[in-house]
Amino acid sequence: MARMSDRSPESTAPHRAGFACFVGRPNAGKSTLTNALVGTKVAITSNRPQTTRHTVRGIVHRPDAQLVLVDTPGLHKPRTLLGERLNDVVRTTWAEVDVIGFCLPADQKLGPGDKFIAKELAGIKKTPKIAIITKTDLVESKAVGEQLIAVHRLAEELGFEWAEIVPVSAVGDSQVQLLADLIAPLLPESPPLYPEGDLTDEPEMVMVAELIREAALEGVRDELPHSIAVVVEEMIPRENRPADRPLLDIHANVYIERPSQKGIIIGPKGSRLKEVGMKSRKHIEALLGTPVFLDLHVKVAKDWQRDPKQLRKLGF
Ligand SMILES: Nc1nc2c(ncn2[C@@H]2O[C@H](COP(=O)(O)OP(=O)(O)OP(=O)(O)O)[C@@H](O)[C@H]2O)c(=O)[nH]1
Repeated sequence: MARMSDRSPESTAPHRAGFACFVGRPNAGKSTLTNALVGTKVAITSNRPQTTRHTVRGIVHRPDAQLVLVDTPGLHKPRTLLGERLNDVVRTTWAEVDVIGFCLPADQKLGPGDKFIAKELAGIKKTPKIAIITKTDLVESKAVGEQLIAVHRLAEELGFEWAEIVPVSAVGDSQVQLLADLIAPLLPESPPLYPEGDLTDEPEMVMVAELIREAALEGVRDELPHSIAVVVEEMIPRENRPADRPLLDIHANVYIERPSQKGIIIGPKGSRLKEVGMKSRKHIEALLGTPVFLDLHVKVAKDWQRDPKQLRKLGF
């Protein structure tokens, strides 16, 4: 009733702002959904699991709300120190956000991985949880319906309720906007947390490193699944350039775990590394909006995934 006397819901509704994160098993479509919501490429996607190593935030600016998306790596059975650290990052993130979106691909039956995550979610009582059925473009609507029921039951069995269940397709741009509409009212009343125009608060160097890593993994994922780390050592504007022709020098190291992997990355006569450089340079230039000179070096950091000192150095 109160609403009836309002001049318009838009003008009187309080502004809301807060954090949301998408969780789900590897390859569930979290990064792609983040990109679709934010409208620009900020998180790194791949068709291989566990590419999202760093917490990347995309920011959705709306007149009524500001939604800060925290993209976390998938929770998985830890086999290495890196795996354990990643799981800790995920849990800490979950406890801090205002809304959790649980991504479940429409084209796959619920499995032990989903149940494992759902059980963890059940333990986080206060935070509203939205179930997001992703990749709906891959299946018929009947299968989406069946997945909706299965997902509803999953929460029921674990003694909690979803704040919403929403089917989306990030690739087909279906219901992505609706998802933002459903998340917005769940955020606390607050002025915007970030200035308009900000898409991410991830340091540029980290994003540049991710773009290089993505290019370096292209085509060799089977041989080097999780063995590549990239560190940007420096980014400095080239001196004595005319004002209308700036150039940014970027020096980065590509770390691998064993000397035997060097050849795979570098390729015959350095051809592959050259290609990695060219590809990632294009993306970096698009991201930073300036011409770039990219200097890549391949280094061996022995067993970096298992060594706490190396992990710290590589930013984990
Ligand atoms: N057809 C279709 N494919 C999708 C959709 N969303 C994501 N994908 C594909 O699914 C794969 C995994 O998507 P990501 O967004 O990288 O998944 P993720 O959950 O972030 O994966 P991790 O980083 O491994 O945790 C990629 O090949 C995407 O192109 C969608 O809506 N429709």
